[in-house]
Amino acid sequence: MAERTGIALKGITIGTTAVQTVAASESDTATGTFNRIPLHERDMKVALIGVGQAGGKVTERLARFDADMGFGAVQGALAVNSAEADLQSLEFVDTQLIGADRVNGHGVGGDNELGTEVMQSDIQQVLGSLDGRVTSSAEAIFVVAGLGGGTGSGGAPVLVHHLQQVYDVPVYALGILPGRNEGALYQANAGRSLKTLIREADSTLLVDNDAWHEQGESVEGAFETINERIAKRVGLLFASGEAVDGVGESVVDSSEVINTLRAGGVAALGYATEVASEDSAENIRTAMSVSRQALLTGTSLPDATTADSALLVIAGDPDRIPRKGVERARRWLEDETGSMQVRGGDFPLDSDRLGALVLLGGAERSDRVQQFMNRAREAKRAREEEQTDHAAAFADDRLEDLF
Ligand SMILES: Nc1nc2c(ncn2[C@@H]2O[C@H](COP(=O)(O)OP(=O)(O)OP(=O)(O)O)[C@@H](O)[C@H]2O)c(=O)[nH]1
Repeated sequence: MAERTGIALKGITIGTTAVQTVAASESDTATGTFNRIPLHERDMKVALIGVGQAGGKVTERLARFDADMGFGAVQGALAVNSAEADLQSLEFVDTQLIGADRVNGHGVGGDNELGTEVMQSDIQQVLGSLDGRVTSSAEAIFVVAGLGGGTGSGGAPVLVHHLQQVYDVPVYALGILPGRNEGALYQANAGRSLKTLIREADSTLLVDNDAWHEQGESVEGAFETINERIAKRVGLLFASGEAVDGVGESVVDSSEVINTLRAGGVAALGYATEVASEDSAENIRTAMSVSRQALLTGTSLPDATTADSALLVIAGDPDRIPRKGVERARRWLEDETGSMQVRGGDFPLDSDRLGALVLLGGAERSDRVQQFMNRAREAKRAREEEQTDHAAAFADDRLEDLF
């Protein structure tokens, strides 16, 4: 049974040490000398910007995870919000208040048009706060937001739009979709925000709030669990090139993540781990089973399997990773996604488990995204029916862009 709660990769708590050990023993055999090979060469250096409450909390979690693990992939992290109290509760990231002249630090109360306006008015301050954070070493920028509220939902697409004008590196969104019980305003906001984000961002990685929590948890408890899971999974993806030359040609690097996301549209991320045998030959089925579970049950966007591109990262002790099993899992992923562009690579870690991270690019044709868009359209229609002229509301079943 795969372990999907927590990372449970034993060596993960000693991330850099584990990689150093592997590097030392490899070069020992190769050259007879002890060569310490520089770390953090192939991981993905990123700048993170959280917008709104959920955006700020998830950004903080991600930055903390990356620091605790010693990965060093996160080059800088900023939280932007129109609600001052939300910013004050963050300890690990820099903060920038927006819209103070309009909402006096009290948030936009779920009004995503107002969220768009306040980001637009204060965009120069936000871009100014990024100076020095998006350093020459950042290979990508991630704008993180809950798409159901006001500030994140309305502000994130504007910010992505402006970042695209200023920076050459890809600008991705990490968007959190409201769970199906979250109410019509959240659904309608998220539909509009998503539509605009997909157009503006190089790729939009979606996490459905219904995907990564336990049954029966309170909403607050569920957010904690979901945020922790996002941090670990996305944090591992950033770091997954963190390996060293000499470990093997099969080691994944950041260009593979970027190439997978080049498909644009919607992206999804899945993850699962299982205990593995010390003998790689016995782990062929394990490699298949963690890969299957990462895509089918451990994913950020349930039921999303059709994709333009995919990346399969197998994490674990290099001695336990079965080449044959990895190849088989990669072919399975090709069949399952219908994509001819399935990349693969290892993420060497000192662990008694094997883990699979599956990144999908161009997954917007998946049923889940279509279902969500239908839900958002219905929510929009229901709200309009309540508020305005019925006939006019029925005539329009499309979601408008935010700007
Ligand atoms: N996963 C997760 N989702 C959250 C969290 N907090 C809020 N959300 C979701 O995000 C959406 C609301 O967005 P918020 O970030 O709270 O709102 P905001 O962008 O700050 O906007 P305003 O409060 O309207 O100014 C809803 O769909 C919530 O379910 C969180 O900590 N984790």
